[in-house]
Formats: sequence, structure tokens, C-alpha cells
Amino acid sequence: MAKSIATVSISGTLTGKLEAAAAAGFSGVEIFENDLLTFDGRPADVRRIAADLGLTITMFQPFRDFEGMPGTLRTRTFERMLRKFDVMAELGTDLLLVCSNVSPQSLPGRGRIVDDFRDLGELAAARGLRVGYEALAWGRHVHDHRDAWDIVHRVNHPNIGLILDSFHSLARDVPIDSIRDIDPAKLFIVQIADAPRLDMDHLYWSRHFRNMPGQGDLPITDYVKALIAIGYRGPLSLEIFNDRFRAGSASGIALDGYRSLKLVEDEALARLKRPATMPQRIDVHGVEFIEFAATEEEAGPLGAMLATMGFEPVGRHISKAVTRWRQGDINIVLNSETEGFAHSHSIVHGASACALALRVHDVPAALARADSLRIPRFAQAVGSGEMDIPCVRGVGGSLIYFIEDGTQEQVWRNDFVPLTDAPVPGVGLSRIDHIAQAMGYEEFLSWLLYYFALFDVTKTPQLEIADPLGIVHSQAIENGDRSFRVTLNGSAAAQTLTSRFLNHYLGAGVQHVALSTGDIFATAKALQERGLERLPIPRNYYDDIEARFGLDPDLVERMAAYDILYDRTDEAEFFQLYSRAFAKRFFFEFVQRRGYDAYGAANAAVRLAAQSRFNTDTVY
Ligand SMILES: O=C(O)c1ccc(O)c(O)c1
Ligand SMILES: [Mg+2]
Repeated sequence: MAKSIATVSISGTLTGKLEAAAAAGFSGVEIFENDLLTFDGRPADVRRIAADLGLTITMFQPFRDFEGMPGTLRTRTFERMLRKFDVMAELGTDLLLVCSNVSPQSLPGRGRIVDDFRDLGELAAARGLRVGYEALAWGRHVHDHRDAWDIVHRVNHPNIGLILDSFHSLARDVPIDSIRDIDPAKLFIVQIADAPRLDMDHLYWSRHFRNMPGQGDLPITDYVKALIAIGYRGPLSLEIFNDRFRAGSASGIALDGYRSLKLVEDEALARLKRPATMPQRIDVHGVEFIEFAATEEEAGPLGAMLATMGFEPVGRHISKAVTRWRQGDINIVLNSETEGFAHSHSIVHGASACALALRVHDVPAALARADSLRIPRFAQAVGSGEMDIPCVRGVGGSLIYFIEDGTQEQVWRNDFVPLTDAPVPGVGLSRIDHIAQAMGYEEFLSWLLYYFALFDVTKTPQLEIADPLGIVHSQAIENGDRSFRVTLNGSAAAQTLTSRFLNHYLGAGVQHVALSTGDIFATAKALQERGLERLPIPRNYYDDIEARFGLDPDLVERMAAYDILYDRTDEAEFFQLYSRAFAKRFFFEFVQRRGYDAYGAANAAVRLAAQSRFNTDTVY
């Protein structure tokens, strides 16, 4: 399906918007009237710029408050319409969007509205133009696409058609099944937008919180599936009103838009069991390693911290200053090379996680999926005899490596000299539970889409967590067997932990790594004996959970002794404790899950407050 985008979706000037849309891969644009009004040039100039960029102008929009107007208002509306027809002729587009009337002066009578559109159809036909009717979710008399379709059907004029906008339909829970009643030949264009589920009035929700397919909660894939099923083959045109996108980078937003339309089209085709346009989302089998980059000076203290966590160096790279630390099924690679990617990363960010390696079913298919989403690959020189592990760019310029599941031992054996054959006793940590990344609030939705479009994962609902210095937005993506979980954290407030992290780290990246144990108390005791510095939790917290959950006081005392946080839903229990941060850049979490599938959001405010007590940046 052709991919189009409304200029209102992108930040900047009209020319910049058109350039960004073309560069991202769109073939068409809807010119939003405001963008034309503020453009310092004639509509014909817009037509020329678009044509030079290879863009079709799919539509001019919106024309407001047309139908059902009484008396002289009706005459005036038709005069206004003819002026816009002139603009369209100059713009070189034949399609106009009329959105349903919101004026208190408009009349509800269906017969009158049908007559208005019939007269309009004649005027449009005389000019070789088409008009599509869109039901706004807050339209005065028409706010449901079934009513808009009923009107268009009754008008029965070749130049009058229907326009669907997924937001208006889905925000009002109009049944998707009703799309089956629409004649696809009369469906002139479909606008696409997702949105988070929010309980607010439709207009405010639509104008500020729309987002792209893959970023929100609406059943957008089923919507597109229904369109394909009735034989609609026209453009999918993204129309997003979002405060964050207005403040974002035009090229970044446009590229996300393109990815989101490819994603939703392919997911819809898959549900119809029709051939896809790109390889399937990547099936991750687990995290094989996480790589930290550190200069020589920082590698020492970081290694010492890993040792207090029960890790031991078990391998040394055949040619590079790279060590493999291990415990349970967890591999941490510590890279202190003095050139190459990891080195550049540690120069920019300081010691920190620079790459994740994921075990996947099919590496070439994984790379092809990334290619189709225009996610850049990364490559650097490989030493002789070393494995070349393919990778793509991830959050904040970090890397995601792909290793074919089953070949990991071969990779380790090939590239690393073993330092020991003895098993690592450790402190009971067995695997990586999740990886938490911090990012700017304005890039949050972009990374959410990145993960959701690239990998076969689901999203948890977005949470707002109270940091003592502002709100942190948090949302997780996770695969089916939970062997790959990433939590994304973004904050618009300048001094939250997330924002302080961004300042210290100079950008987005891994903020903490959570490791799982089967026995939190044994692990906590062993961590203490090895001298790990823990995040202290105040006594009030323990009094509260004892009361809240009706816990055995002895258990509460043991948790308090080790600064262990607790959560419970139904029968499922969760225990978590935190290390202090390394150089204010990242920290570790230790968790035990007993049938529990979330992240302890109820404890996050307590943890963030505890961490902010070590914040030396801010004077309260
Ligand atoms: O918010 C609005 O007014 C508006 C205008 C045009 C559209 O296509 C739309 O979906 C909403
Ligand atoms: Mg619309």
C-alpha cells in the first residue's frame, strides 16, 4: 500500500517536512492547511517542491464546518469551498478532506446533509476534483464512520467518498467489523494513527496524544486488516497530532512514521495469512551477553564491582583487551580496547554498557528485518581468525549483536582463551532478568517503536512513576518466554534519576541490569559478604509492607536487614534489591520472581527516593 503522511505529523517548516517525508521513504503527503497558510510562497511552489522530491500530494485538508449549514451560512460555505478548489488546482491535488461539522449552527437533518454533498459533488466534478468525508470523533451531529458512510452511500455521487481515520473510529470504539459494509471504491483515503488508552475527551486526546502504530494501545492492526480484507488498496496516510513529535526531529519522526506503517501493514497481512512485505519480527531466544566498555582506569573498579557480585573472569579474548566474566548463564564482556567502537563509546559516555548480544533463530532474517525498517547495521574490522558477529544500531548508538542460537559456545571457544575450567560458585545469579534503558522523554516513543517493530515482543502498559524530582515514564517490551525484557524510562523533568543519568552518561543508554536469583536471601547474604554496596531502604517502607500485605514480621526483618523490596499480586511474589551506582552511570538490580511477571513498579518511588539521597548535583 502506498505510504503517505500528513504534514501536521512532522515538526518544522513546510519545506523541511516535505524533505523529511521524502527522505524517510513516503511516496505521498497530505498538505495540512495550516502548513500552507504559514508557507512563504504560492501553492504552486509547494507543488513544485513536492514534485522535485518525488512526492505526490495525496490530499489537501481539512475543510471544516461544511455540511448542514442553514441559509446564508450555506451560501458562504460553498463560496469558501470554491476558493479552496482554486488552491487545490494550484497544489496539484484532486482530493479534499471535509471533516464533520462541529459548529453549533449546523443542523442535524440527514436529508439536508445528503443534499449538501450532492451539490458539492457536482461542483467537484466540474473541476475534476474529489471530496472525502471524515467523521471527527467530536463532530456535532456526525461522529461515527458508520454515519459518514451512510451519508456518502446515500449521496451516491462519483466525486464524493468516505475518509476513514483510525483514531476517530477506535477512540469511540466503533466496531471494526463495520468496515465490512464499506464499498472500497468509495473509500478515498485512510488516515492512520494510534494512541495510548487515556480517559479524556476525544478532541484533547486526538490533538495532543496520537502516536504511531506500534506506540499506542488501539487495535490498529485489526483495523488495517479489515481494510485489506474489503479490498482497499489506496494509501495508508499517517496523521499524528502529538506534542512530543512537534518538538522532535523532522527526519527522525518521519522515519519512525515510515517504519510504523510498514509494521502495521505487515502485521495485518500476517493476520490475514497473506504474504508479508518483509521478514517476520525477530524471535529472540535470550541475551547471550552484555558488553561494557571501560577505559583501563575504569575497567579495574568495574571488574572489582563484578567480583563483589560473584562474577569471575573465565576467558580472555584472543587478540583484544576484552574479558569474559561469568556466573550462572550470565556473560558480561568487559572491553577496554584502546581503539574501535567500544573505545569510542567509553570516551563519550564513560564506563557503560555498549552492546547487547541476542540469541536469535535466524541471523540473516534478523538483519533483513532491520534492513527493511531502515535500522542501520554496524561493522568494524575483525581480527584474523575471529568471528564476525553481525550487529545493528540500538538505543543511544549502542549495538545489538545477533548470534544464531546454538552457535554461542562456538563463538566463545573461537574468540576467547579460557582462564579457568572450574565452575563459578557465584552468589546464585542465574540469568539476565531485564535491562533498563534511560532516554530523553521526546525519544521514548521512537525507541518503543524500534523494539516493537524489530522484535517479536509485546508491550506492557505505560506507567508513570514518582521520582522525588519529577515524573518518570516507564514501559517494558518482553518476548513470549520472558528471556528478553527491556524497560524504557524517559522523563521530561530535568532532575529525575533518568534525566540525571542522561546528563552523566551524555545520552540514552543502559541504566541498570537486573539479574535473577532463585533465592534472594542467600544471594543478598553472599553479596554482603563480598562487600557489594547496596542501596539502603528506609525503615518506614518495611512498616508499610508489613501492614499492607500482612507479612510475617520475621520475613520483614530479614528483608529490612538486606534492603530487599517486596511486591505481591495474588499469589505471585517479587523480591528486589539494588546496588549503588557505578560512577553515577548505571547500577545492578537483583531479583527473585515467584510467579510474578512485572517489575515492582509499586517500589519504584521508594527506590528513586533512596537513589536521590546520593544525588550530589542538586541543592534541594
Ligand atoms: O483535530 C482536527 O481538527 C482534525 C482535523 C483533520 C483531521 O483529519 C482530523 O483527524 C482531525
Ligand atoms: Mg483525520
